[in-house]
Amino acid sequence: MTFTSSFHYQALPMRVSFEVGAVTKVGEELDRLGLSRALVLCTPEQNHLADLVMDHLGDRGAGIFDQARMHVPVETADRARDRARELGADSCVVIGGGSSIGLGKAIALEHGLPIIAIPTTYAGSEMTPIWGLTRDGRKQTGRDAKVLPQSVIYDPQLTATLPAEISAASGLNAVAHAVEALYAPDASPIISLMAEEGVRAFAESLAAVVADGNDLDARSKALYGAWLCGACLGATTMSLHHKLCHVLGGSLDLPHAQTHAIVLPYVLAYNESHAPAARAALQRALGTDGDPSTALWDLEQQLQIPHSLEELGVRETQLPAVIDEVLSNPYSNPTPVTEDGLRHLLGQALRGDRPTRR
Ligand SMILES: NC(=O)c1ccc[n+]([C@@H]2O[C@H](COP(=O)([O-])OP(=O)(O)OC[C@H]3O[C@@H](n4cnc5c(N)ncnc54)[C@H](O)[C@@H]3O)[C@@H](O)[C@H]2O)c1
Ligand SMILES: O=C(O)CCC(=O)CC(=O)O
Repeated sequence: MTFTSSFHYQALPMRVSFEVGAVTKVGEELDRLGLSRALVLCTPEQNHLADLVMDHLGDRGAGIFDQARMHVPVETADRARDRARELGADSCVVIGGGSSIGLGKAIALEHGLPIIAIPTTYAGSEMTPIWGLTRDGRKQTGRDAKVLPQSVIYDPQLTATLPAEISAASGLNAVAHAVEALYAPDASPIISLMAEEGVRAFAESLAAVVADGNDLDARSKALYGAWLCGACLGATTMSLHHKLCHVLGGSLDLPHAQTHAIVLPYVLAYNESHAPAARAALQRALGTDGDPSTALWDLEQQLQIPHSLEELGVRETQLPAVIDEVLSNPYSNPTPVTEDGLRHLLGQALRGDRPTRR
C-alpha cells in the first residue's frame, strides 16, 4: 500500500463478544437489543447446544428448530420461517456452524428477524451479509445487510467438541477468506491487516487444536482467527479460489470446508506471483521466506484432513466440466484464469501434489 493508493471501506454494524463461557450471557445480549422472544436454530447434531441456549434464555426462549442443513435447502428455510411465525418469535439465536447461521439468514432475508449468532466452527458466516439458498440442487447466493447478525458471541469453550478433522478443514476454509481478501479487487488497508493477523492466528493454533481439542488457549486463538477471516469475507469480493470451491462443491456434492482446505495451496501457487503484497503478508503470517503456497501445503500435511480431491471421490474425467463452468463466468483474479492453468491446478489438487506454478 502506498500513499497514492485509493480504496473504499464500508464498516459493518455489529457487536462482538469474545469470552470463554460467553454463551451464558445470551439473554443479556437479547435484552440489550430490545428483543424478548427468540427462536433457537441449530443442526440436529447440535441439539444439546440449543438446549443450553434455551436454559440461558429462560422465558425469552420461544422454542428450538433443529433441522438446519448444509447449503440451506429452500424447503428447510420455509419450515423454519413457518415455525418462527407460529411461535411469534421476534429474533433468532443461531448456534452452530455455517449451516445453522445460513438458516438464520434465510429467515432474516424474508422476515427481517434480527440474529444473534453463536458460531461453533471457523467458517465465518456470522461476520458476513452473504446469504445462500439451495433450490433444485442449485445454490443461489447474494448480499443483503438484513442478514448480517446484529450480535456475535464467540465462546471458545463451545468449539472444544469440534472433531480434529472438521476443526482443521474449517480453519483452512477461514484462511481462504483471508488469502483472497489480500488480493481482492476491493482490498483495503484495514482488511489486509485483519487478513494477515487472521492467517497468523491459525498458523499458530491449528496444529495445537488438532493435537488437543480441549486446549482452550489454542481454541481461543483459532476462534479469534475465524472472527478476523470472516470479517475479510464480509468486506471484500472473493476470486478464483471461492469460485472453484463453489463449482466443485455444487456440481460434485463435495464437503464444503474440506474442499476449501485441499484447493487453497494450489490456487495460491497460481496467484502469488501476480499478487506481491498478498505474498509478502502471507510470508509474514506463515513465518516463511519462501512461497506461501508451499508453507501452507506443508502445514496442511501435519493436519488430519484429506489432502487430495481424489480422497473426496473426484475422478479426472469430472474435471473438464468443472473447468468449463469456472471459465463460463468471468470474475476478478490476480492471475488471468486460463483453461491450461486450471487443468494444471486441478490436476495437482486431484493428486495432492506439492503445488507448483505451471
Ligand atoms: N454466507 C457466508 O458468509 C458463509 C461463509 C462460510 C460458509 N458458509 C456456508 O456454511 C456452510 C458450511 O459451514 P460449516 O463448514 O461451519 O459447516 P456446518 O455448519 O455444517 O458444520 C460442520 C460440521 O460440524 C459439526 N459441528 C459444528 N459445531 C460443532 C461443535 N461445536 N462440536 C461438534 N461438532 C460440531 C456439525 O454438526 C457439522 O457436522 C456451507 O453451506 C457454506 O456455504 C456461508
Ligand atoms: O455459499 C455461501 O453460502 C456463501 C459464501 C461461502 O460459502 C463462503 C465460502 O465459500 O466459504
